[in-house]
Amino acid sequence: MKIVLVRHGESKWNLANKFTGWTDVDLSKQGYQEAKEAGELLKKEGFSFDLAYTSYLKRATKTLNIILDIMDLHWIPVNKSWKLNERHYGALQGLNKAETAKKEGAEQVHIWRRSFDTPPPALDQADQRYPGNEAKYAELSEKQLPRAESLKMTIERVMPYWENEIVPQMKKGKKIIVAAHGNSLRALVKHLDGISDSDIPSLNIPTGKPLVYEFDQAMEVKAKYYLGDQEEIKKEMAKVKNQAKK
Ligand SMILES: O=C(O)[C@@H](CO)OP(=O)(O)O
Repeated sequence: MKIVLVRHGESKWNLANKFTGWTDVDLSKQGYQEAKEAGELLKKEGFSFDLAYTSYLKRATKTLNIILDIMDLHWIPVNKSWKLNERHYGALQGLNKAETAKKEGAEQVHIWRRSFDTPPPALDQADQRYPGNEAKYAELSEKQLPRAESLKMTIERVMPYWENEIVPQMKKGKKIIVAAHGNSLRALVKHLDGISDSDIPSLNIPTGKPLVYEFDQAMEVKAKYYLGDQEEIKKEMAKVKNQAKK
């Protein structure tokens, strides 16, 4: 059994170096290009899919659509869920990462970005950025609507979705692609790779690079690899890591 995970292509706020979270920003020009290249690579490597999963955020849904378009797979069912959304970045959403590091200190920003269980400062419910103001989250109860999420809190919504929705389809033999986000995928990769809470801060996922996992029947990971130029992937991971240092 195989699955492909892909983080969306570069977004306009990745480019502007802003904390994004649930803000529904579009892909940048380069982001569209990265999505196209991901589709071409998957096609060249002989991948095919019969089911896709993505979030409610357009940088992920558009990345998926571009990939499916290039692979001539627009017909396959696509399941969207808010549970695959990016980690909610609370009151940091919209702030520049490097400016925030200057103001609050690099260590504090690193904790907010990469610690396992420290959430960023929470949004006020009266804040216009509160997700309860958006039609796309009307199905969520007040308890489910985040005002800020740590990675731990993100794991608490991503992993049940993985176990209850995605894994059963894999076991039925479906060939699946998941287009999601830096931190919702970090939640999943933490689980799949068995990364400890103390080691998770060093994991960074590059934009638009297909990540393949192969499993045996017991859902044990047998192999894991990024498709594409391995040196470039390392550089892209370092770029994500160093965003607050710009
Ligand atoms: O801003 C965000 O929502 C995420 C992903 O772009 O950023 P970070 O890598 O800092 O967690």
